[in-house]
Amino acid sequence: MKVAIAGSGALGCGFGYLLQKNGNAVTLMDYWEDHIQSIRENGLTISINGEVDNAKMTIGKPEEIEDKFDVIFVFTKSMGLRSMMEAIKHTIKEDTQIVCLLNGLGHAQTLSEYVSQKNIIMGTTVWTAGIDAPGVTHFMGQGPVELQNADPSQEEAARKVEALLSEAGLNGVYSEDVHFTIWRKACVNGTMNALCALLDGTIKEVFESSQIDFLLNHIVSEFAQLARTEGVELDVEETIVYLKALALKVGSHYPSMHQDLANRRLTEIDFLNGTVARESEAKGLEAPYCQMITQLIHAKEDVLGISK
Ligand SMILES: NC(=O)C1=CN([C@@H]2O[C@H](COP(=O)(O)OP(=O)(O)OC[C@H]3O[C@@H](n4cnc5c(N)ncnc54)[C@H](OP(=O)(O)O)[C@@H]3O)[C@@H](O)[C@H]2O)C=CC1
Ligand SMILES: CC(C)(CO)C(=O)C(=O)O
Repeated sequence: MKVAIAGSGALGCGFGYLLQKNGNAVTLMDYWEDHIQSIRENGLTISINGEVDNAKMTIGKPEEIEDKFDVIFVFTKSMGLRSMMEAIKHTIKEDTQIVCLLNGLGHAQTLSEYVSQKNIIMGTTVWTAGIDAPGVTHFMGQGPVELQNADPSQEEAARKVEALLSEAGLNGVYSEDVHFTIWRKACVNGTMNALCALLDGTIKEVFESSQIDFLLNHIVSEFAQLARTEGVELDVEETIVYLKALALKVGSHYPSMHQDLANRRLTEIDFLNGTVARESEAKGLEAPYCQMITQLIHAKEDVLGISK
């Protein structure tokens, strides 16, 4: 299959490498000059669960790519999704499937401004990844990648992507309710990412804090309250059990939001706790913990001198 990765940072490189290793024709697209140059000159150096490999990979800025693709995985940060969709328009065919596994809320709406619903596959992943240097990345865990077609009539397309991922070792799983899947993952990031970024700890360190139950309970309750207004039922206790089980699996990881601050880059907070604070207020609901967390993360961005 002809596959493109639109946004080839930590997660994009991991997916691209494994899909290419399994025989797919993969093109990485990105704008980061040093990263592109390093991969062109030295190949991608990647550690997958501790096993290091080096692979030649095709990479370029979207404008330089002339091919059209069967499947495009978008792996930008949330705030880069719209501009990336603009930039890759010419690489999309009538039946290209756009797969979105970004953290955060609201991405299906953004994608629907660019492609028809029948070509959108939404999902989440709990693979963990990071960039060690331009052209050098690591990728850890077992996944899964949970996904579902946005248009109910397109299950076959999503099943094909599920198989594409599983055959490459990426552990694809068809979700029967991707809205629930996305909201539950938003709870993961609304707790793990925001708290690890603010407290400067790994997931394990933060989840062992004496304050964790109080924090999880308040944050997840605010996500669940807003999710209900969109027809998604998140049981707070069950979600916390899920978060704690996940924290045991990915404990040594510094979440992507922590990595963003460490790399002096803007975070995705406005698409997570920020969305909950904003939309709750618009609906007359209270979400003081998400509001405060969003402001603290923005204050941290200011302290670090990260400009919008
Ligand atoms: N990392 C993880 O473990 C996980 C991440 N996610 C989600 O996946 C999506 C992609 O995340 P992730 O792969 O971590 O993102 P990265 O930050 O690794 O890469 C995203 C983009 O940021 C730019 N970039 C990153 N680092 C630099 C740098 N040092 N200098 C210049 N540009 C840089 C590049 O884009 P550009 O073309 O703009 O230069 C790159 O394509 C996000 O929504 C994230 O929340 C989900 C699960 C786990
Ligand atoms: C769940 C977690 C923490 C790792 O998959 C993540 O989504 C991130 O680092 O952003």
